[in-house]
Amino acid sequence: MKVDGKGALVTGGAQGLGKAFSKILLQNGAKVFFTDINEEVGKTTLTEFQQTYGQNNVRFFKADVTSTAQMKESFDMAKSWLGGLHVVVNNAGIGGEGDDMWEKLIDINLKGPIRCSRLAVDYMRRDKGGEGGVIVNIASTGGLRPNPYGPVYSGSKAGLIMYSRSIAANQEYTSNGVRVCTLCPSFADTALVANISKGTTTNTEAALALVNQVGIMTVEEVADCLHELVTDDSKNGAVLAVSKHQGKTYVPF
Ligand SMILES: NC(=O)C1=CN([C@@H]2O[C@H](COP(=O)(O)OP(=O)(O)OC[C@H]3O[C@@H](n4cnc5c(N)ncnc54)[C@H](O)[C@@H]3O)[C@@H](O)[C@H]2O)C=CC1
Ligand SMILES: CCCCC/C=C\C=C\C(=O)C/C=C\C/C=C\CCCC(=O)O
Repeated sequence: MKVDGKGALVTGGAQGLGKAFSKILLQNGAKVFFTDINEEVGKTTLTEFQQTYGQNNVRFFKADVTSTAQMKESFDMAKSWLGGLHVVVNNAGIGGEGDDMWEKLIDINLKGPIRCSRLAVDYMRRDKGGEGGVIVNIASTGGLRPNPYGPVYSGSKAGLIMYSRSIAANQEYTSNGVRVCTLCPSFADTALVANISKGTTTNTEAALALVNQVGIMTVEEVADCLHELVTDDSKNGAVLAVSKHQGKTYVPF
């Protein structure tokens, strides 16, 4: 799918990878509706994007991916403002393994994209008035390899990979023009990785050593992979892993 003239919704688009995903879609001519729970940063990013890509090509709405009501409102607004919904990027996610965080992490990282994928299918499938489209779920290489320093994080991403592959195999969806892909980045230069030094894993020193060993990508390198999955219509059910040390690999099954 060429993204020029298409409508895209990106969750967690205020900063980090979500901002880079929104940016690459805008650069290629899409209209972007991004959501985030962080209103302050979301508004700053909106202003920056409007100055570069035009006042009427981008919109921000404060919404929490753990709320069905807020996300339904987001999808309603996005579809009507964009004039059609063709790309959904389920990006919002967090780290945090402590007693106070692990259940919230599952709510955001696993239940959030499942909630939004279900909405996306409903809004995009042709038999329900949509025009077809692509969902890209943002998982992680942590969902493909064991990770002793973030077991709940990795579990959430492994669950997301298999959920995404499973809905990609649903013929009712494919026959109505909806494809689903999963992007699995390794470490990229965002607040999520910076926060490891603040104790978001089970072992700060060991986690930082792993980051050092694997290397850190720029957000632009990861955004190029997102663009590839969105634009290549032959890819349904694809799981694309990318890291600084190993480059880009489509996971074979
Ligand atoms: N940075 C990295 O090394 C990697 C990140 N990822 C994934 O990429 C995604 C984006 O992460 P980063 O950009 O690195 O992190 P980040 O912390 O820079 O950005 C995450 C964004 O999600 C938003 N967010 C958090 N909870 C939310 C909620 N309940 N509802 C709506 N928005 C919410 C935050 O406000 C923030 O703007 C996450 O799913 C993460 O797991 C995957 C692999 C590598
Ligand atoms: C070390 C746990 C960190 C948890 C949260 C912070 C950052 C998240 C980054 C990622 O999602 C991706 C990076 C790696 C996950 C951990 C291990 C996987 C193996 C490393 C690799 O070869 O990519």
